[in-house]
Amino acid sequence: MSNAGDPKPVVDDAAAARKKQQEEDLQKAKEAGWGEPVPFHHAQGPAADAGDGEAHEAPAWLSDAAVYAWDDEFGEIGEPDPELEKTLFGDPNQPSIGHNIKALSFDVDVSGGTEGERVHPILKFDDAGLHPAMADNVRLCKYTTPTVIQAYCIPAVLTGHDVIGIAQTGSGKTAAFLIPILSKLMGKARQLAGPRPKNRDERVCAEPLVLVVCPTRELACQIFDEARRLCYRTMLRPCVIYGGAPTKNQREQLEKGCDVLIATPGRLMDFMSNIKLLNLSRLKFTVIDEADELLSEGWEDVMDKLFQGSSTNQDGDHTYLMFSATFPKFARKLVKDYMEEDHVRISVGRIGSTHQNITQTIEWVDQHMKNQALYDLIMQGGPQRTLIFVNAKSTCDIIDDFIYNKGFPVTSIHSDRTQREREDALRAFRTGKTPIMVATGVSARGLDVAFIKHVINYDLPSSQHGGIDEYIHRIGRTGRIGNQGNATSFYNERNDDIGEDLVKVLLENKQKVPDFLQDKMPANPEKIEWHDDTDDEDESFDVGGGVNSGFGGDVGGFGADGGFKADEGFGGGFKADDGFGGGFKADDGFGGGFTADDGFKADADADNKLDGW
Ligand SMILES: Nc1ncnc2c1ncn2[C@@H]1O[C@H](COP(=O)(O)OP(=O)(O)OP(=O)(O)O)[C@@H](O)[C@H]1O
Repeated sequence: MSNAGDPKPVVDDAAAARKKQQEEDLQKAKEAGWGEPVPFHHAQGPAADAGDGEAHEAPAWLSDAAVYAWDDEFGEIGEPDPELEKTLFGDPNQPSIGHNIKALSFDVDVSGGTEGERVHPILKFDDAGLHPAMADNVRLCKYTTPTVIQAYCIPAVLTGHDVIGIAQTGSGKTAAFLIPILSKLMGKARQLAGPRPKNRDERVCAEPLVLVVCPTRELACQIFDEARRLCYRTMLRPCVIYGGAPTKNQREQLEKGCDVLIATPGRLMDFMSNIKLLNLSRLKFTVIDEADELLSEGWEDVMDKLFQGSSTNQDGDHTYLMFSATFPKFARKLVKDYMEEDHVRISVGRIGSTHQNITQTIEWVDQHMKNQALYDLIMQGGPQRTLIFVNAKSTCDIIDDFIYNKGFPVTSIHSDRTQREREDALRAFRTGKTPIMVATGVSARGLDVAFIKHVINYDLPSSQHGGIDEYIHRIGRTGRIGNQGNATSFYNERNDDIGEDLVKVLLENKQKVPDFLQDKMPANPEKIEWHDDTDDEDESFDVGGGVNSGFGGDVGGFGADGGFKADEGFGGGFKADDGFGGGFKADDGFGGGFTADDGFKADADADNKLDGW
């Protein structure tokens, strides 16, 4: 009997052709120097395939990462712990400063503060008057020279001011607030801190002295990581709480005592509702990182609670600090409601600006040609840590699949993934096991991964979803802390809404404006006028009697008008940013099958609906 008309062989043929194509693609990717695609087996349990070559038998939640521990016999500073020291400071995946740190040396605008006082920027960490233990930790972190925001922020915090710090992505804002805060508390920890458990079974209520709030879980873990290093031997115990991960682990950490708490807002609100678990009455410092995001719509209740809540410390000595790379006008207005009248605002460069360490390329790519263009770009770039941004979770899954099937080692992250999957994906990306990661825009905020050489905007952010500020945060994942990076964005008629702002950013950073964007050129390219969302000031921000007085004068060694020119101090002795290592392990096919959705932020986790992603 004939098989004519039976569709089966056609299917088989198609499957065989697909398989052949995949094998060819895999071969091509290999020849281009990429390692093998890496499948994930989340079903095997927590971090079973985390990418660091180590077995993870116990749940490896980032909140359980080791922190310095001591017993009561120690004095003000703990004894060295060589094992922990190696873990904290010897991580080869920790970002290191690049040669071109000078590109972050913009003019600095310092305003506000107390009349007659001025902020004296520091040229060296040794000049900052840091507590010796803190100075040691800064050295162990290999921070040889303060970045510009650190040069101003450290003395401003040490002299007791509320601070708003605005500086480009990857310019060291986290250390700019952690170093002075922790240094100020050093030596006072015993006197100020809450009770500690007297034995292994005792549990205490966490009464932190410092609270750092940030919008995403991954950012919280990252800040916690930096706090773990800077708290080493200080007798200050850091903890992190964030949505998605089991509350049990985080609760147990808090019950061991907590001096520095890093939190996402949803989980913080949850824990704050249990006064036996968390009490903020001892708080001396509240830091809001990515402040413009947290001041945006949807977070008002949390902010009100943090700044006016009955359980937070109302002492006169409570310091508030806010940081971001972008600070639109609406956020600047809101700040007025929260901060002390004499707060100091330090902005490095134009608010919302980027820097020339990132080479920006805008390519016209028709919607239906994006996959091909992406493939070509990845092949051209060769093996390097590459972060691809898309605008929807569904696209994130599809592009992950596409790249995987083209034979590249890729992972992806978005808010429909479980926290376990998110932590695994990020770890695999960080360690270089999967040097390509696809992400929705929300991961733009704050992510600090070493050696990201290329950011690709497969989709450009629309003006309704963050627009040019979102673009700045996204491309800021590369070219961090003096390293060079590339950012390529696919542009077509759908992106016309951010075309003009894009051109201004390109001009400002001396980047090539492509022909298809020439009609978006500002009237006077030499003197770009920004919309109110970027740098123009308004009277509502200029509070207090000290506006522009006392600060910004000729500050020793920094040149007139407060501009931090930084001709010396930076440079020599830093490890150069080096390329991606390669060498990936092979395994079998990709699991796939993720649910899709779209939208940018604020997934409704049962336990933490405010924690973005
Ligand atoms: N003085 C310094 N010298 C060398 N490296 C530093 C210094 N200060 C901070 N770093 C490192 O630079 C990296 C970027 O810092 P950080 O994440 O705080 O930047 P950021 O300004 O907050 O960026 P973003 O706006 O993107 O969140 C971190 O890995 C940090 O450890």
